[in-house]
Amino acid sequence: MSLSLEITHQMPDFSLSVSFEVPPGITALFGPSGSGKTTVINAVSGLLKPDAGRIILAGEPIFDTSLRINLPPHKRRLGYVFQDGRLFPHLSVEKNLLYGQRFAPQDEPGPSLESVSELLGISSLLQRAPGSLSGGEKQRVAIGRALLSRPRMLLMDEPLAALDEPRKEEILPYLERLRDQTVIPILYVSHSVAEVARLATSVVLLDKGSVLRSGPAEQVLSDPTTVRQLGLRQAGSVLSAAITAHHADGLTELTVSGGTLFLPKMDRPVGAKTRVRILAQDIIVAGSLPRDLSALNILPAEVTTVQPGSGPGVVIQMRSGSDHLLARITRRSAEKMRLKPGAHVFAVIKAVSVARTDIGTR
Ligand SMILES: Nc1ncnc2c1ncn2[C@@H]1O[C@H](COP(=O)(O)OP(=O)(O)OP(=O)(O)O)[C@@H](O)[C@H]1O
Repeated sequence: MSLSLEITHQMPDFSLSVSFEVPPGITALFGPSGSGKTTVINAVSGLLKPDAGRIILAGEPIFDTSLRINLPPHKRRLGYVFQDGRLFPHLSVEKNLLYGQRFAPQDEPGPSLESVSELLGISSLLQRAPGSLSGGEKQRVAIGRALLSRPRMLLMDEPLAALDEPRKEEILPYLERLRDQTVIPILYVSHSVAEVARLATSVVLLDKGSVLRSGPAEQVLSDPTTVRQLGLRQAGSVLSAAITAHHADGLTELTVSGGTLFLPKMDRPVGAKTRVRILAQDIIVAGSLPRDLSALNILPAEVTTVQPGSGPGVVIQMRSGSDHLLARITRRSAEKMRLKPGAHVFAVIKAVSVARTDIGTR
């Protein structure tokens, strides 16, 4: 199942013209305030009728100006999760979940209340009142309610924005399970690059009503042309890794396409697939293999792009195996080292610079 969308819409001071795909998994819709994220979500949900275009969900047009199709919101079979769970306060958790099920088409297969509760870790909360739940628990129930309506797609509009950091961290593994265990596409609006790097399978980067870049998360996030939109301090790349060993000194060894990484101990079994986010500011570029260095992680790489910024810095994109890494260094160093595309270098990464929250499943 997937969604494809190609729409244009003119408002008094804003014009939207976007075209992108939402495959199964989590597609993050990312962009600065006013870039058009809500307008896109409203067009998909049917709250806004675009001037022209088409939106195809699981092969069926839910909106098409040339075919004069514009399904009303309740016929689109979408599930929503908003910032503020919007649970019914007078109903128990179980009744909130059953409310979602009431709207499910009976003739189609879908998950059971038990399987959804298990997936989201809310089985022990079923008899509780929403008022007694933490913000993270409320959001998990809201996701469960949306899933039980057997939607063809989930729309999540900044579902973590109202939560504090510990609650966000608590809910991220459940969103990863949701991503990995359901087949429906999820369109996920977020302002947080860290969240996008941890969760997204695909990223659509919006700017002033247009798609600046879209594609697999690893590619979009490690593209130096997206650095300005993502923010210099947040720029970085996401690598797929597999855990190969846990060592007695508290380090976990991982294999990435370009070599081996040692990171602080991870709570996952040997063989598990993970994704690791490495910030551009945490990578040092060396012209030759460094010796007598405290950093444990040294990956051979080839410079692919040198992108100057407006200040004293440049962003270097390097290929390491089949992955791309970004490094932020000074223009002075780049010139001194004569870094240009094709140069063979070594990317040096400090193990402790990779935060626990920057390590996810898959
Ligand atoms: N009903 C409307 N009439 C006129 N302009 C509108 C209307 N709705 C939205 N806009 C304008 O369209 C632009 C995009 O708004 P939108 O809410 O889609 O952005 P956004 O990316 O979701 O922003 P945020 O992150 O702040 O929620 C803004 O300039 C907004 O003022």
